[in-house]
Amino acid sequence: MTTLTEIKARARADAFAARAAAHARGQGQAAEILADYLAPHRDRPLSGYMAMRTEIDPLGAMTAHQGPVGVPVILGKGQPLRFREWAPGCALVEGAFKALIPAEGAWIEPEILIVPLVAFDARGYRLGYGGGFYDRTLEGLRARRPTLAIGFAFAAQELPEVPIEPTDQRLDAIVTEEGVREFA
Ligand SMILES: Nc1nc2c(c(=O)[nH]1)N(C=O)[C@@H](CNc1ccc(C(=O)N[C@@H](CCC(=O)O)C(=O)O)cc1)CN2
Ligand SMILES: Nc1ncnc2c1ncn2[C@@H]1O[C@H](COP(=O)(O)OP(=O)(O)OP(=O)(O)O)[C@@H](O)[C@H]1O
Repeated sequence: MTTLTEIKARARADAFAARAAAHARGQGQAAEILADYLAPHRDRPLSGYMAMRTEIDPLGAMTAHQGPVGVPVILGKGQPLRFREWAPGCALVEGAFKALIPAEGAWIEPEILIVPLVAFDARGYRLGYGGGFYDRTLEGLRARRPTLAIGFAFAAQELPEVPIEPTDQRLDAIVTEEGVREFA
């Protein structure tokens, strides 16, 4: 039997290879395109991320943001992410799973999230590293108030159909080096 977990693992491995190849070619104007897309939301609390492995790097858009910016912190397996306030050049330490997090700072509650991913599709579904962290987090945030999830990725990370399950939260838009697509 092939389980959904196995199907997701296979799709993840294929997408990792495509992402690594795209990363080696460079991200072009992707961070500037992202900053332009976020500009109308300049006063809202934003979540970015510290790029790891071969992820596309949103630092330019995080630096350009006028309002509060946070980055994700893992508190534990099965728990939603929290977001610690970040500023350009702030001291960083290694958090869970080797992601860098600010050494200190207040918790913020983002209304807009730049969401890292391994693969995405034309419906706005995404595949991450498999922790379910963003799905749990978006479910919680969206239950409280309107929350925008903006996927950020290389165009080469698109799959015809990402395998999905009921807990998967959809993206509102995807930004790549080729431009922006909004999902209905
Ligand atoms: N830049 C960035 N920061 C982020 C995320 C992200 O996707 N990107 N996260 C988004 O959630 C969280 C980190 N999540 C992660 C979850 C798993 C693994 C990881 O290495 N997983 C192993 C398998 C581990 C296991 O089986 O227990 C792997 O993929 O090999 C890394 C990060 C928070 N910070
Ligand atoms: N809101 C939720 N409540 C309970 N379980 C959840 C929730 N969201 C996801 N999960 C579970 O977490 C596991 C991993 O989910 P999934 O494969 O979608 O992670 P991912 O989207 O690749 O990772 P991430 O969101 O961390 O980048 C799955 O078993 C999924 O059922």
